[in-house]
Amino acid sequence: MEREVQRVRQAFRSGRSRPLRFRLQQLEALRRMVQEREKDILAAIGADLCKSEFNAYSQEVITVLGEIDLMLENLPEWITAKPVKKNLLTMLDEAYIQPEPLGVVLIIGAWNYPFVLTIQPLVGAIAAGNAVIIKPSELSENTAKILAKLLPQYLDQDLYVVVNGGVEETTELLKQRFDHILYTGNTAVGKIVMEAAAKHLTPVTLELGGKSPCYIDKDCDLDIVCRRITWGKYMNCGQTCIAPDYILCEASLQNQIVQKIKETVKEFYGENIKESPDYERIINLRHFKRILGLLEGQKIAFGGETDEAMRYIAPTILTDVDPETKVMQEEIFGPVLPIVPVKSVDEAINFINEREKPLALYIFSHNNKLIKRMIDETSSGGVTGNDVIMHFTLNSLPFGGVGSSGMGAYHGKHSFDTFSHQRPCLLKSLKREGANKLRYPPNSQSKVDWGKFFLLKQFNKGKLGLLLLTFLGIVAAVLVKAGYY
Ligand SMILES: NC(=O)C1=CN([C@@H]2O[C@H](COP(=O)(O)OP(=O)(O)OC[C@H]3O[C@@H](n4cnc5c(N)ncnc54)[C@H](O)[C@@H]3O)[C@@H](O)[C@H]2O)C=CC1
Ligand SMILES: CCCCCCCCCC(=O)O
Repeated sequence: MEREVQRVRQAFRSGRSRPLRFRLQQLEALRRMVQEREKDILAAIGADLCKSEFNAYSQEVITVLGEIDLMLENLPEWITAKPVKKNLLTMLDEAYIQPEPLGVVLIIGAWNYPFVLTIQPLVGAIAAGNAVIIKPSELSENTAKILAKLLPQYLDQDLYVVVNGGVEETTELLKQRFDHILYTGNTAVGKIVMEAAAKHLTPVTLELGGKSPCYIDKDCDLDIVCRRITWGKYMNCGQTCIAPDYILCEASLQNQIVQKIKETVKEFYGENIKESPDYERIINLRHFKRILGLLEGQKIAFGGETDEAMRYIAPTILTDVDPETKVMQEEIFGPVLPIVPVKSVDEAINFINEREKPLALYIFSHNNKLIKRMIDETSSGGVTGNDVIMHFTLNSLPFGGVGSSGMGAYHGKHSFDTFSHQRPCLLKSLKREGANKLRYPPNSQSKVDWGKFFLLKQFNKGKLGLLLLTFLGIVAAVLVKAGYY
């Protein structure tokens, strides 16, 4: 592993990942890979999660293609140095921020959307000029294999390297020194990643999970609310990190919600859900059994059917759920939707605030003020009002968690920033040494007064002050230029 990382670092040191032209070429090659090998990619995702081609394309491939297009369009502008405001001491100098690549980035992907969660960060890392080691999840083994096969056929083979394997390989990888690690997965492993990164002072972006609450206000149009929730909860068989994990609403709404979700499930997946090409399966037996364990002792208001041989769990709703039970203690990551009754919006806000900060928060209400109030009085990685999941799809919004749901963010320009160092540059002239007397010893009251004037803008009060400051600035600049001071 050490040699592998060394090889990638050598390639980074060659400098070839840095020029704009090279980055654009690699991104175009990646786009070509997705387009030319679309069938293979969709088949791999399908084999891992029993997902239809349509779903694999719309849930994963579209996002990747959109991200590449966004980079290709904006990269020339993003990589240029951005001049910054100057003060009186630096007014004749050049001051700007120059984004620079971090170096060798490690991307550790998760299995639930095995293509997009691995390739979308890769797009950002390439755009920012880095070399990358990609570690797909071993649980989605078909996608892991196809990535290891295809990426070297399209991308620079020394700069962008896929390492496949399980916990042992990831543990070995994490011993190596990286310049940034982006990890997607569960919170427990997130802590392992951060601990390993700390040994090298490597910065991390942790895309973790959590229990994302979904509050439904009374007087909502429940037909629409339940349609949107059904889509986001049962998509990918509930194995979505930003799926609504549970519902908070007044007890009186429960039966209607169950009824309407039941109708929508029938509309979406037909009478025989098992036969629906749009309904996926649980990734493996361990997760299947874990989810079944969450149902113990619960009141199943809808669903609950399972088939171990197929790792099938039907869309399920639990009502009157006690917050102290297991299903409310851990992220569900499956097609089980508990409803926890609350008496008021205040109680819902308290409920959310008493728990770990979630990755997403969903609020359904006609009342925009209530939505804004909930946003103000809670915290979560992201929010969608009157819908679910959709904030993920808007790449102008940073995607990431807060608190135990993660740290840092990516998507679009935010990915570029995550994988770049914003390097502050101040370019001075070797002339005008007179002005520097101000900061050289011996110090004096008059130097301090001039320092206050130059740096604290003490005269910058109101229009008159501004005028005076401008005037004095011009005088100072002339004096400096003439070498009088
Ligand atoms: N915030 C986000 O964007 C997302 C978060 N998630 C979260 O991920 C979780 C599900 O994924 P997991 O089952 O964790 O995926 P996983 O089991 O595929 O693990 C993720 C990665 O961690 C590595 N890994 C696993 N155990 C390790 C260990 N002991 N030491 C070092 N590396 C290890 C794996 O090789 C894999 O590449 C959920 O909590 C979900 O909410 C999932 C998708 C997106
Ligand atoms: C148009 C819908 C696209 C939905 C894609 C959702 C991917 C979420 C990945 C995750 O965070 O687990």
